[in-house]
Amino acid sequence: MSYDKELAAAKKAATLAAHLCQKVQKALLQSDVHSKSDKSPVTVANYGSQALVSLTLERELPSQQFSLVAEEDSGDLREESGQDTLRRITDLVNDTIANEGPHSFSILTIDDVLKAIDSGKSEGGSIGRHWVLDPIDGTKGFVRGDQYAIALALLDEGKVVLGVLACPNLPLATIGHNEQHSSSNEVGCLFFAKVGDGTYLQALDGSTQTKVNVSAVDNPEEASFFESYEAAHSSHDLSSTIAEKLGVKAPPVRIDSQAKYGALSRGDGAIYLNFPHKISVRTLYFSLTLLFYFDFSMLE
Ligand SMILES: Nc1ncnc2c1ncn2[C@@H]1O[C@H](COP(=O)(O)OS(=O)(=O)O)[C@@H](OP(=O)(O)O)[C@H]1O
Ligand SMILES: [Mg+2]
Repeated sequence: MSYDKELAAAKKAATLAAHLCQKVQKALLQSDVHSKSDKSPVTVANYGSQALVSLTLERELPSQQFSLVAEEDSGDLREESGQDTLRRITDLVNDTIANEGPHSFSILTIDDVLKAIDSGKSEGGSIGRHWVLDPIDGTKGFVRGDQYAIALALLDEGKVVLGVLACPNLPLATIGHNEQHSSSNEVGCLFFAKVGDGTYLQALDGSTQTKVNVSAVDNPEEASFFESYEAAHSSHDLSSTIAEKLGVKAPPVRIDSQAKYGALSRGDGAIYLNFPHKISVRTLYFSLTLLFYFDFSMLE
């Protein structure tokens, strides 16, 4: 099974969702202090991102049975109090599609958008194919104007067969302490991986793809290490103690969201330290996800 069509559809879907999120984040950062404390932009971007991914996948893969496991459902938007937000989301989805050139959809109604969001209600499972989406990972980074990601994967018979990670604010040039300053300050990365095929990076604006590899550094003294930006998500004290014991000399590179995994998959850093304050099923699951990312970058 090649999954080429599925990968192309996933890249298109994540790119459109990233463009929608960029618009919302730009408006949020230009707004005044009062509006910055308002949580609705991230809500709008989450729903809008999910709607666009769902619509794009269904449209690009019409002959396939569609199952999407995603974070949001339209319950709150169907309430009286959700009507304004729903209109904002519908406008944003339509604007984003209209800007993407000649192959655009016809104008979507509020009902089309609600239906697209609710397509994400699948339960998934180990039989058949299921798309899995986090429409915005790293909401804290998104609100702060920093890193966030749109994370989309396809499972086939219970196995992850492809993954796409859009990181709208991640520099195209490498980040990390050992890097020289780059002349390019362009941001917006699209990482993608298909089982058996390694991991690739391309600019969100669609430039040529390059194959990426994890860092070859094996001496901790020369390694750069990554950790969460938020100390509440991972203990900075513990990672600093461990980094010191390992002999790591560079200070930590702190960034939000799974954008870290993109940066690590292209070798920007050699180590990722993550020490949640409480171990839960969720954190255990994250560690398994991490194994998946690195397996992909190491597969030929
Ligand atoms: N599926 C999966 N795999 C691996 N890692 C994942 C996954 N989903 C969420 N995360 C990471 O969990 C951290 C907390 O995410 P949250 O969504 O709860 O928080 S927040 O919205 O960013 O505030 C946040 O990481 P940090 O930013 O490093 O704290 C997310 O990137
Ligand atoms: Mg999310």
